[in-house]
Amino acid sequence: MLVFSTFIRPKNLSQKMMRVIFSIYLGVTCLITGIQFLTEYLKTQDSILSELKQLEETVREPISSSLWQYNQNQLGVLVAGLIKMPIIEGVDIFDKHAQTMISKRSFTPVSAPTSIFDTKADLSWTLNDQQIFLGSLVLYSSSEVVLDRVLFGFSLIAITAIIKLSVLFWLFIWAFDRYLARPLKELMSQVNEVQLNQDVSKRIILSNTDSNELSQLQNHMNMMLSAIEKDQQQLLEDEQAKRNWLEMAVAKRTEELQILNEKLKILAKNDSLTGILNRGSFFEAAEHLLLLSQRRESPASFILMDLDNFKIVNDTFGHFSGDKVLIHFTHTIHTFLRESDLFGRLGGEEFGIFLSDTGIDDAYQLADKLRHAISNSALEIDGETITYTVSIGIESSELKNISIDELFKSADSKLYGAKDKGRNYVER
Ligand SMILES: Nc1nc2c(ncn2[C@@H]2O[C@H](COP(=O)(O)OP(=O)(O)OP(=O)(O)O)[C@@H](O)[C@H]2O)c(=O)[nH]1
Repeated sequence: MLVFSTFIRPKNLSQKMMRVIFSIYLGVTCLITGIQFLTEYLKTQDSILSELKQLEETVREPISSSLWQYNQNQLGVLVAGLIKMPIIEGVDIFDKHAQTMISKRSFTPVSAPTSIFDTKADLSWTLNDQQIFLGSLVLYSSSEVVLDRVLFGFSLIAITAIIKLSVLFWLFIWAFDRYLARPLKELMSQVNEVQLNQDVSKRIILSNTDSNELSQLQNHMNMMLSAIEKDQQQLLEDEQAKRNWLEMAVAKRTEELQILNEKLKILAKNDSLTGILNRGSFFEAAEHLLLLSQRRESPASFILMDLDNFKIVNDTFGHFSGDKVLIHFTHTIHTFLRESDLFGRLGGEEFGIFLSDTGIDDAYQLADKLRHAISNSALEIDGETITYTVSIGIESSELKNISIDELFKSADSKLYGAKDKGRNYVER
């Protein structure tokens, strides 16, 4: 049933091909069988005609004799015998004037056969070597008689054709399934698998390894998959190369930005001329250190320094030389400071030092050392020797809960005191 429904409604190409080929074969078989049947029919009709002729030959003599002798009984018996013969469907006897003398049929008008054929023979009597024409005898036979004869032969032809057709039908199905439908199904399912998994590294492998169009198709598809895989690989490599380049570019730019950032931070925190902390960052850090010292209950000291008569230095040697003096001053001071000491430029020629864990005495000692070092130093600029001095004011937090601003203000007033005392002086 499944085979027949497949035949009527084919689902795939192989089933369609099977239907076309089978239909052609069925048509050709029917045509050949039809021709065979027609030939057989005509042959049988000829043979019946010749049998009728032989019969005519046989019965002509007794019928002629009966006619000559006007022996109606014998004539009737002869006609009755003839009509009973299987190949005879009718007998007509005409007199010499073509008038019907006897007309017998083995069928009724209702059951008349489709086609009737006949043989005709003259009836005569020989008297004194003279032929005397008595009438004619017509014997009829029909298509039904022929069909009765050919039926057996035709049945054989039909049965043979049906057997051949059935065997070939199943052979077609088997062959198409084995050589086309199954490999195509296998091919389709493997292509589907590749498509579903998006895996072009897979290859199509058919279980039937015969070299044919399907194996060529398999090879072509595998070549196509290899090309796609190569392209994909190339794309991935290109993508990876681009990503690497991008990452490197981003990393380089990030590094540049970090360096720039660091520079900006330094610029924001440090004085551009001397490189030491500027006023803002100095006070920020100093405030923090002061709080830490107070938490530890440890003293901290603020040393405020202002170069003496710096205006004169500028006016005498020029602003550029004044800058050199400021740089020289910071370098000289630096040599006396510890890593933990804060040093910053608070204004034009005003500088501050914040000393953690340092009481007023130690701060004073250091400040005086600084004053002394500056007053004893000299710098050469364009063949000119420049000497300068610094006045210093000191204030210490000791154990008082003092703020950085108060500490600075106090140191500042001490500085004014030092200036008042003639400069190049440390006031505590
Ligand atoms: N070369 C140079 N000079 C500066 C800079 N900042 C401030 N000055 C100068 O420092 C001088 C400070 O002068 P004043 O405030 O009168 O103080 P002074 O001359 O040092 O006198 P006293 O402080 O009273 O001893 C001014 O002439 C400013 O122009 C700087 O960065 N470079």
